Amino acid sequence: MQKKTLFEKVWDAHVVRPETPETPAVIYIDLHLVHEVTSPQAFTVLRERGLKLRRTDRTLATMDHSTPTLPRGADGKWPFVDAMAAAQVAQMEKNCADFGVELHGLGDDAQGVVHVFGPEQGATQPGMTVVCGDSHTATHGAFGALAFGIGTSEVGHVLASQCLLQRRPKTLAVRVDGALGAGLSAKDLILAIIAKLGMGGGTGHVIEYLGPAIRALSMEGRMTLCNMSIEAGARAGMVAPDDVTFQWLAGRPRTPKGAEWEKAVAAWRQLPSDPGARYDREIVLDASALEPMITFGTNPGQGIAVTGLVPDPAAEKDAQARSTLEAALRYMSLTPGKPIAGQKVDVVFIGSCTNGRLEDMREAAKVLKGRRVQTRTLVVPGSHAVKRAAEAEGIDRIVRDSGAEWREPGCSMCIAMNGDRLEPGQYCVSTSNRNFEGRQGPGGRTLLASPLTAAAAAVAGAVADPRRVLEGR
Ligand SMILES: CC(C)[C@H](C(=O)O)[C@@H](O)C(=O)O
Ligand code: SF4
Repeated sequence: MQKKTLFEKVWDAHVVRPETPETPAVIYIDLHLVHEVTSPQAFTVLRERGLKLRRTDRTLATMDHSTPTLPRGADGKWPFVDAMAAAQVAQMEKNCADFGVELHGLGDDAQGVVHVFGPEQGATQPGMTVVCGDSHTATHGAFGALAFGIGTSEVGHVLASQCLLQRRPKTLAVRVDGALGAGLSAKDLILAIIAKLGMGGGTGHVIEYLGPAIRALSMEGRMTLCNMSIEAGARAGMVAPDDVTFQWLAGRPRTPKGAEWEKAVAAWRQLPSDPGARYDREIVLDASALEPMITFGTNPGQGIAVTGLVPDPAAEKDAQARSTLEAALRYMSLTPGKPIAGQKVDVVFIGSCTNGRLEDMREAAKVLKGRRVQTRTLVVPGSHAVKRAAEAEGIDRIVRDSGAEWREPGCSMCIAMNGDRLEPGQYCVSTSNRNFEGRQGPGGRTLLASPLTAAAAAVAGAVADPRRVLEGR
């Protein structure tokens, strides 16, 4: 029998019509997640063409990008940043009501960043195809699902037909041996992987993460890892499901129950790649050799160890790479050859679909406990479920006692669409996934890092090695 990878098993099970040289494959979609930014035009097209939503039971919506992270006012009104944000949210409510989509919007106790929300509802399950009009849909691959970000016109296709046109991607195995050291997490690992692959290194591929360092990760860690696959240019990222996955999913609102659950788990156990299955490409890393990572530049591939030096363009032989690096350092106003540690920081943001889960809140609290922040610090849980669980552990108190802000769930300062944003020139250590120019507000400068490293920067007022901060050195 042909040996198959995890990707091939999921892909093959969902092909409605195979691709030809002229036409992409038609793929069946098991779960379509919807948010307020990329869906309005798609619903408009449905209305214009008199189309119905094909499968309301496979469509699930929330709101996250334009939602305020400050609580509802005493007058019952939400503190939207502007009329456009308010209109987007109102439109989403109308679209979901008109087309029969289950919406967990503002004020709903399940609302959250779509990639935090989907998994915690148990909507994302192993072996599924998952899409959303959002590039970080890759997150759901942590469950052994094949999860693609799609564009708005494709959102319309899926709403109307529950199918998607796709060319079959290639496969890239990223094997991580060894074990992560103390003070390191999945975020450090993925920043190191992207630094190695480069921003376009995964283009056209679906990455499967494997090896002992991946098996050792929690589901939260696996989601962080898969989330940023797109930042290496990959179509998707996947981790084969195992007992960690099944335990995390058991009992969630949308997972099967009783005998159905047993049946589902038995099927999911067949998903991991067959021994000896072939990938189009393969790279290997040693987790034991890694240090906490931070980005210094304006793309997520420009990462270095927090103990390292800002790279010198003069050392770069390739002219194109040299000018990219020069432009990044100019925007970031960083000096080549200087240690990144000690760089002054104005704002710290802990949250997003990369690092806005309970484990991330716990990591941040580890550093903030009993310390005072020296910068403006926003801690934004990824969903109401995360917020409630963190508050049950007293994390909100630790955050507030440190002088940091404990906010309502949403994308917040990851993308600065809701009013949470940097001032021009400010430096922000952020646990999000993108550091493009102006991403967190025009002129803002983003340094991507883990929750531990971000919290360490908050208490030090500068880029700092979290291991030293935790040890009090
Ligand atoms: C707004 C949305 C389309 C966008 C995405 O696709 O990822 C956003 O979530 C982001 O992180 O940049
Ligand atoms: S948290 Fe950031 S990366 Fe994630 S969906 Fe929102 S804007 Fe995109």
